[in-house]
Amino acid sequence: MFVVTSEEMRRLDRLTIEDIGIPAMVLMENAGRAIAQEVLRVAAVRGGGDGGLVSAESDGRSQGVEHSSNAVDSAHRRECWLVLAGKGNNGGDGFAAARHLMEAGLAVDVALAVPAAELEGVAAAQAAIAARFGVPCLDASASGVPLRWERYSGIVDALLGTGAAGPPREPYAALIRAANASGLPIVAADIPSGMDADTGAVHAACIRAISTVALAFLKRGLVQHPGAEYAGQVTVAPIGIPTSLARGENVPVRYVNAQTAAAALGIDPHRSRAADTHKGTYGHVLVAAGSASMIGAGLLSAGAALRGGSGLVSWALPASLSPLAVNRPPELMLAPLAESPLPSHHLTPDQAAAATSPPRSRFTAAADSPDSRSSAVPAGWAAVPPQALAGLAASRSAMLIGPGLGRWACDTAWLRRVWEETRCPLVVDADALNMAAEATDFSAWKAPEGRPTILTPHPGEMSRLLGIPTAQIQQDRIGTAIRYAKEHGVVLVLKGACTVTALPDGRVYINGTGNPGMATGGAGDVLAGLIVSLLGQGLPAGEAAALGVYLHGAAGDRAAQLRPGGPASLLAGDIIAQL
Ligand SMILES: NC(=O)C1=CN([C@@H]2O[C@H](COP(=O)(O)OP(=O)(O)OC[C@H]3O[C@@H](n4cnc5c(N)ncnc54)[C@H](OP(=O)(O)O)[C@@H]3O)[C@@H](O)[C@H]2O)[C@@H](O)CC1
Ligand SMILES: Nc1ncnc2c1ncn2[C@@H]1O[C@H](COP(=O)(O)OP(=O)(O)O)[C@@H](O)[C@H]1O
Ligand SMILES: [K+]
Repeated sequence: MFVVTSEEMRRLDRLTIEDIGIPAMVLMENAGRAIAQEVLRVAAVRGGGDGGLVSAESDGRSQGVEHSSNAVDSAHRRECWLVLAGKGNNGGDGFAAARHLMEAGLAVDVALAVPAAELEGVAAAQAAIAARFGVPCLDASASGVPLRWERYSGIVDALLGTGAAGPPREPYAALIRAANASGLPIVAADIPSGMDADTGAVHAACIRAISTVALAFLKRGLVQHPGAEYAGQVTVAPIGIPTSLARGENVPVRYVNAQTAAAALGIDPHRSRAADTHKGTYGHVLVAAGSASMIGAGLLSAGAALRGGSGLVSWALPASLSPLAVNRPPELMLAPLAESPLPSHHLTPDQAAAATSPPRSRFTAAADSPDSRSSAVPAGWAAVPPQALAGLAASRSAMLIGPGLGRWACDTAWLRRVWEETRCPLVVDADALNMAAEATDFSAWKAPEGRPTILTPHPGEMSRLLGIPTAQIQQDRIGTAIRYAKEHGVVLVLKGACTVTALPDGRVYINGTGNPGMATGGAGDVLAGLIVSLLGQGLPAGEAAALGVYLHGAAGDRAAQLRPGGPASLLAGDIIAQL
């Protein structure tokens, strides 16, 4: 399923109208009908299943603000909806929806945010048709026009769509605030008015809908928070714009959920296996994760890699930590790495010089950790030669580095050596991302030619990588991920609700699975293990990352449903159990 920007939507609209020849009026007619259908669905759910239809004797007309309360009372024993319409084509959709609702037998009023004379083009034509149908139109263009909200059963928000720019002006803002305050269910046309269609950021006045009918395609803002939350339940209504047009125009962003995963990713999400295969068919991955105080991170990552379907999984650990791995799953192999007493000898001369400067990290391992910066005798990861790890990875189908690794002096230079010498596909997560974030010259790190690299930051780690506040990243997650992936030639998985997977070639997958129960320590370690498993099974890096994110969220959803305590009681290990 494609996800478009306002600009892309305008281009697709124009191509459909001008090149294919479907008149704008037809598109708007289809949009209006789809919005009306959603209102009928909402009314049916609220009204106990009769579609909210008024009695056959009713002419479907609302009594308008000017009518007596007695008449109003009788008309409003059943559904009566208010359509808030703006000046543009979103408003035109509203007029078309109002007419379809009246035709279906509901009572309906339109409240227009501009004087009717300001309507233009197809929106004006739809308003004229609605008027001839007898749809009452109230002038709400002057701020403070009293609308009697208590008269209505629900609201259609057709104030602003993809043509909106900046915060809603008056009287739009006042109408939005009053609509929200009314407590009535709101069905939004295309996007909730007040939401940025491209980023999902919301203005101070923004419609809080129970459902949104996205016209033709999802808009980016509908699949990013907070916009996704303001939109409520989103359905996509075909209005005549062909999907092939989006493909032809190379719309780069796709939405991945249970219905769309196979088509969006171009692979079988269930990964059915050919009969004549063996464990060698499914890769041997290396998981470099865990330390004295965070051994669980290694267990979770490696455990997820096993459940992800890898033929073999090896867990790389400093040899001195091997006893901590004694309770690992029996299927998990251990790859102990010898520790050297002279860690700086593992660095190139340049790296050793850089390493003499004090670390800038805010992240120090626990004091009891053998790889703590405060440790006098180098041990743990600090004492593992980076080239030894890279050498071990050479015969593996993919490597994950980072979860629970801890931090130590000169670790950025250590990671650089791993980064530059690891030839197999690489997933970089957690502490390894924080090490990279402290490099002053990260852009100059040279990965071996052609090696796929996947970075899996949560917004905090992304903020460190970019040196900008987390809030700024969250305001435009898709844009941020696209720019980073292109600039650094990596697959970038920006985690969180509606995780964004951006590929270096500009393609993007937005994830539709997962739940807030997954905001629990170790859930990211599970994801990283799952992704490296898929990568090691030979999937292209972008698809391995996006499929991993999708399967991880789906497992989290199943796990949350199974927990008697609900999502809040979810543990990272529960996600592995559902993979
Ligand atoms: N053929 C098609 O294209 C189809 C389009 N479709 C529908 O059209 C929608 C896009 O329509 P659109 O482009 O007319 O823009 P839309 O969002 O209705 O409003 C823009 C108007 O509002 C105004 N305005 C802007 N910012 C504002 C603000 N902050 N605060 C207040 N006012 C503001 C601005 O006016 P002005 O700035 O000139 O006053 C402008 O006139 C799309 O989402 C879909 O629903 C479907 O029917 C399918 C066919
Ligand atoms: N509200 C949410 N909705 C969907 N997924 C979420 C939500 N919160 C967290 N997750 C997912 O859970 C994982 C948490 O990862 P991360 O923050 O790295 O945890 P940790 O570092 O503790 O392992 C990510 O995959 C993230 O996308
Ligand atoms: K709207």
